[in-house]
Formats: sequence, structure tokens, C-alpha cells
Amino acid sequence: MTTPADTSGAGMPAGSVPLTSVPQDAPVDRATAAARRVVEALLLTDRANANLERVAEELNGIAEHLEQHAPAVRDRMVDMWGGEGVTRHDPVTGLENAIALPLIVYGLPDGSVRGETTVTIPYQGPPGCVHGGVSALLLDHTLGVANMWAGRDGMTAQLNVRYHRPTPLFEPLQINGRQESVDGRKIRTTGDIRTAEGEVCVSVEGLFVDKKVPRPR
Ligand SMILES: CCCCCCCCCCCCCC(=O)SCCNC(=O)CCNC(=O)[C@H](O)C(C)(C)COP(=O)(O)OP(=O)(O)OC[C@H]1O[C@@H](n2cnc3c(N)ncnc32)[C@H](O)[C@@H]1OP(=O)(O)O
Repeated sequence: MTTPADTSGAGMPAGSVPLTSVPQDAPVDRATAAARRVVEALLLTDRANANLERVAEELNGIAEHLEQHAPAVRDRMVDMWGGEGVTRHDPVTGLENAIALPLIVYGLPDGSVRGETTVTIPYQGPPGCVHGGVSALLLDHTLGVANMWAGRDGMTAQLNVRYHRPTPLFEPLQINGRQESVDGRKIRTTGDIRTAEGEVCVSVEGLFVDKKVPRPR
């Protein structure tokens, strides 16, 4: 989370395009990035000497301010799903979601998708390693984007996750996804998380079924 998302597409094959949101200089992007810093700093700070009493008071003040300006949840849900909003609030790529890394996923000319990221403290499972559920989250979403890129998408019906070796925190990781086949409404998609050296830490096989949940209106 301390590593700002690389929006340049550097390291991606020529002709790759971002499929998820890229950070803008909008107040909401900056406020959400600041909230991510707070989440990480709270985990890292010296418990005894950081005056957490005052921190709690100030953070509650900010939360109250935001709540006072929140429309009805139903209205916000409609707004969330409009336009580019589709990729701005999810818990993986959402630049308006402070719990998202955020990951930027690129569509590659060969039909697959890829994102690169460094995962840090808030997502720790075993010491120094990415939590297995977080790896599954990253891959489920990346497979969903791979389906979008391939032109036929659906809801996750099954996600078979294999953990090959611990996934390191604080090191660059590559998240890959590719649609393999479509059989009627059934879509099969695979993906993996690799280290910079290309070692596979986690691989997944997903079954998606072409079914849409209506967007709130
Ligand atoms: C490019 C732009 C970028 C965009 C970014 C945004 C990307 C967003 C990415 C978001 C990514 C996040 C993704 C998420 O988080 S999706 C959220 C997590 N998933 C769910 O909540 C899904 C909940 N389940 C359902 O809604 C339905 O049960 C589904 C959709 C799964 C099936 O639906 P439905 O009930 O209508 O299906 P059917 O009964 O007519 O069966 C149809 C066929 O499928 C076969 N079958 C069914 N279920 C299973 C199963 N579990 N295993 C094996 N097979 C199964 C079935 O045998 C039959 O096969 P056949 O008899 O025809 O051979």
C-alpha cells in the first residue's frame, strides 16, 4: 500500500491497455489514498508513543464529517454503478475504495490480462507472506477482468485455488488471468500470482457462469 500504483504500463507488452481505473488527481482519489496510508501507518506505528487517543478522536471526526455528507445508501448504490464507477469501488482495483490495493489490470494483445503490485502489511497472513484469502480475492477479480477482456463474462461459480509456495509481502508480484474456453453459459478461466523471478506462488482455475445481477437503478 505504500507503493503507489504504477500507471505507466511500464513492463507490459506493447499494445496493452488499462482495463481498470487509473489514478486521477481527483479529491476522492487523493482522500482514498490518504486513508490507505492511515490503515498502513496504524499497523506500523509505535503503540506506546503515537498518541493513539488523539488519533482515534481525529479519525472519528473525519468519519462523522463524511457520514454527514453521505446520501441514502440506495442512491449511492445507483451512482456507484454508473459509467466508470464500475471499476472505481471494488475491493481490488477500486481507486475510491481504501481497502483496495489498488491493482491496475491491463489487457494484453494476446488476450490475457496482467497486473503488477507489491502487497504490504495490511494483507499479511503468515509472517511476511500474503494472506491466502487475499490472493484468492486478487485472482477472482483478475479472472473476472480477463473474462471482460475476452468478451464473455459471468459470476464465479467455482474457484479452485492451489497455493504452491508462500507469496511474499514487499516484493513485486505479477497477477495473471486468461479466459481458456466458453461452453454454453460456462466459462473457464485460469490465473496465477508470480514473483518477479517468475515463480508461481498461487494458481487458480475458475468456473464462471454467464449470469448478470441487475445494476441498481
Ligand atoms: C473491461 C472492463 C473491466 C471491468 C472490470 C469489472 C470486472 C468485475 C470482475 C468481478 C469479479 C468478481 C466475481 C464475483 O465476485 S461474482 C460473486 C461470487 N459469486 C456468486 O455470488 C455466484 C452465486 N451463484 C449464482 O449466482 C449461481 O448459482 C451461478 C451464477 C453460479 C449459476 O447460475 P445458474 O443458477 O443460473 O446456473 P444453472 O443452474 O442454470 O447452471 C448453468 C450451468 O452451470 C453449471 N453450474 C452452475 N453452478 C455451478 C457450480 N457452482 N459448479 C459447477 N457447475 C455449476 C450447471 O451445472 C449448468 O451446467 P450444464 O448443466 O448446463 O452443463
